[in-house]
Amino acid sequence: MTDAAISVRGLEHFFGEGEARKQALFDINLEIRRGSLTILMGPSGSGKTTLLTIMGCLREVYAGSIRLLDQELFASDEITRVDMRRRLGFIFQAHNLHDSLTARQNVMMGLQVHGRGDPKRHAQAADHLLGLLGLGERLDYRPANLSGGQKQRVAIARALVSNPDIIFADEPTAALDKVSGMAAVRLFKDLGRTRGTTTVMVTHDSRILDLADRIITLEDGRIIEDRAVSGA
Ligand SMILES: Nc1ncnc2c1ncn2[C@@H]1O[C@H](COP(=O)(O)OP(=O)(O)OP(=O)(O)O)[C@@H](O)[C@H]1O
Repeated sequence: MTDAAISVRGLEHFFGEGEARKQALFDINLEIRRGSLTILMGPSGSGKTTLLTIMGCLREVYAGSIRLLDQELFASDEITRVDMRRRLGFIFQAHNLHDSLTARQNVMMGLQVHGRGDPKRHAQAADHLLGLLGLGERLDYRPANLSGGQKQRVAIARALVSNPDIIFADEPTAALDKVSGMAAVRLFKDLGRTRGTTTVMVTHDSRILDLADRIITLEDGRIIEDRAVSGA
């Protein structure tokens, strides 16, 4: 195994066809170390979400190479991508919680899609993570009775409960107050240190930049800055 969780070489991406064809990413090259926390920044339309979703196996790689956990995604088949997605955790703003399920049950869904297991242990894992995210008192609440920030924290717990190798997050802290936002990012960092979990997140949240190991800035589909953060 290499030290890179993600290795991107010469990645390009296009949307649309014919005259409407528009290039969204130009010659992206990146190596992201296992266990690190990387932030993607840049103005609206710069390509952050496109890059995140391609790296997360949610879009096809048309040109260039992406190796995720030592597996090439270019020209990969759907089975490989489905297997790979099981090793990833996704946190997006539209959190898609199930309205009829409690916070605990929603988090347990993050385990049940990965196959069978002991429901009691699933519940314990869900409760543990929800507790770490400050929702220990809300385990049996349904989404309708949770605030936007609380729902976001349930979505974070759901992404983490399966112990993913890589977490892809799009603005995970946008709906959170400062204390819960910092707690969530600290949790990503702790997982990096203790389990080697790699986190890549898109954010505009200046409160958490200091916690990153690395900040990559995109503009017009290109990386214009890539810097290590000292003292992270
Ligand atoms: N499904 C799509 N079809 C056509 N064009 C798209 C599609 N998704 C993104 N684009 C275009 O690709 C470019 C990059 O978009 P992307 O959403 O990756 O930017 P972003 O940096 O994440 O922006 P934001 O911060 O607003 O979410 C933009 O010009 C956008 O209009």
